[in-house]
Amino acid sequence: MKLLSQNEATEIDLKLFNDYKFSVDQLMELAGLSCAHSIAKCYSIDKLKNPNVLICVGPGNNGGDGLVCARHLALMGYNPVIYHPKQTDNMLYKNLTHQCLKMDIEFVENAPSIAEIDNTFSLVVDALFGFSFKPPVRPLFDDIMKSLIETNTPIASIDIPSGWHVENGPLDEMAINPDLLISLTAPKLCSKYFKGQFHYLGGRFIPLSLQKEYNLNLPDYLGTECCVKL
Ligand SMILES: NC(=O)C1=CN([C@@H]2O[C@H](COP(=O)(O)OP(=O)(O)OC[C@H]3O[C@@H](n4cnc5c(N)ncnc54)[C@H](O)[C@@H]3O)[C@@H](O)[C@H]2O)[C@@H](O)CC1
Ligand SMILES: [K+]
Repeated sequence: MKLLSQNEATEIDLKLFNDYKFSVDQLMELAGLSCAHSIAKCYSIDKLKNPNVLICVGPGNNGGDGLVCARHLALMGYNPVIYHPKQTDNMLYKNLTHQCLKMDIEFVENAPSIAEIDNTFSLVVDALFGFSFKPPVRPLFDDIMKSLIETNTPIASIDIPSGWHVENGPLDEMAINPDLLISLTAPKLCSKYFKGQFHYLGGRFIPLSLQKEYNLNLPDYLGTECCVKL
């Protein structure tokens, strides 16, 4: 399977929107849904110590995937709690946030400490940064990044382990080490450094012509599944 560079990921993204005329919220819904399904397959709710899942939401579309994922996890019986430090006036994010609030999903204001994460949550969803991330991490995210680096709670990263270089992977030993990576569309180059237990592919929305144009060579999704184990 092809591993995408940062430029290729951006190009495919732009083609989906400009040439194929998909809207952001259409693809985000499918991306976030496939993340929730991947999580449910790896961390079945009856095997967790509790259903509490911390969702760390960043300022871009990776964060949007996290908000959608939270909503679907709630529908599956998990108890998502959202930390979203940089909220904007963008209508898409306002609506995604509103949907979560109307579903009684809790938002926390401060970055949970390592102890808070380990005592309260069974899983952390890392939806901070995706394929547009350019290091180094800005100060607003220092506290949560530090907690994610040091926590013992398993982390499920959406698309890119946050803080990793999209192509070169973890930048030093102070990098997060997710247990599950859900690559969206196609895995990025950094996924070859992933050492966790589970690697899934989600975002089953790439038209065949675009798959061929970029030689994506994607694995077969089984039947109606929206994610596939790699
Ligand atoms: N075409 C696709 O493949 C799709 C991609 N989606 C998601 O969209 C993501 C890409 O979204 P975006 O391009 O909006 O970007 P990201 O979500 O990767 O991040 C960009 C945001 O992070 C900020 N940022 C960048 N570097 C930073 C740093 N060092 N410190 C702090 N903040 C930083 C930027 O200012 C921007 O607000 C993908 O990884 C994936 O999760 C899905 O929503 C739907 C479809
Ligand atoms: K991420």
